Amino acid sequence: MSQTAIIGAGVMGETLLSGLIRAGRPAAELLVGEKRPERAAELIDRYGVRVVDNLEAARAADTVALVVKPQDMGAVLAEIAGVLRPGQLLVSLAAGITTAFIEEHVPTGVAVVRVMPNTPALVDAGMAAISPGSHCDDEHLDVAESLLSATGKVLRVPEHQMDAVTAISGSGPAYVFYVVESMIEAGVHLGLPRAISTELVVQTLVGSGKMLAETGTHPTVLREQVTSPAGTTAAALRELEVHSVRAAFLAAMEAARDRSQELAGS
Ligand SMILES: NC(=O)C1=CN([C@@H]2O[C@H](COP(=O)(O)OP(=O)(O)OC[C@H]3O[C@@H](n4cnc5c(N)ncnc54)[C@H](O)[C@@H]3O)[C@@H](O)[C@H]2O)C=CC1
Ligand SMILES: O=C(O)[C@@H]1CCC=N1
Repeated sequence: MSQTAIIGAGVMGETLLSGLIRAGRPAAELLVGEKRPERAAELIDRYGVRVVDNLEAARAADTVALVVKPQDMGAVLAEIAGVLRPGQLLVSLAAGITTAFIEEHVPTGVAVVRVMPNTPALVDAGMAAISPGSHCDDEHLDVAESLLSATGKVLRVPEHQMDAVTAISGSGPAYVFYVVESMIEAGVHLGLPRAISTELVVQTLVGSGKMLAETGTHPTVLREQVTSPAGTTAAALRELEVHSVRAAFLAAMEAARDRSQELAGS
């Protein structure tokens, strides 16, 4: 029986865990390391998984997913390094943390894959990017890919692109939810009941996302199809340009990329 351990079962750890269970992975093949007892109890209750200490999880599993905050990664690696063995696979989902950092803290020959997932994995619509470390063969990369493909799409990218990926798809759902919140509030300002405004915005987002994914048409073309000459959309888009929304997105994502780079040193 091939065991997978998840160390750190907060938002993203639970997303990975629940995805594997939905995909048919027996709970008996999964181990969780989680330091908050009340959170551990919740996961045992919800998924019937075994929650054990990090050392036992790291010792027993062939694949260990590290899903703690970047700032906690050094401590977790120091704790488990002594029981890790060459050939074992560590899959890190932490923003900013490089494969080189992890490799420095574990025995030589332990394979490391860096992953940047996102929360839509909770509804099997995730977008994850993966990059191999230096002791990682194709088989390790396939194992990491199969962990993530249980809950959505997976792309393989060179590690130097990971901070940009983090800024775009890792943090991306938050920007989309922010836009949704802003549009709902605008609808309320325009006099719509909140429930109506919410339904209008959410379905508009779902429909637009579906058009992008299913037609493969460039977003510029899709936007132009909505924009009648001297019409309502043109009036709205002019305001977005006046308020530099495009420049704001660029600055925001540069800030996220820079923060990911800073976290590498945590
Ligand atoms: N939340 C998100 O949308 C995304 C998060 N990530 C990455 O996933 C990682 C986790 O993020 P979240 O789940 O949002 O954080 P979180 O704070 O919800 O979860 C972290 C969990 O790790 C546990 N933990 C901390 N130290 C531990 C230790 N020594 N042993 C065992 N458990 C320990 C905490 O109790 C907590 O439950 C981060 O590195 C983050 O960069 C990556 C992509 C998206
Ligand atoms: O905000 C963060 O640092 C994490 C990484 C990507 C999404 N959430």
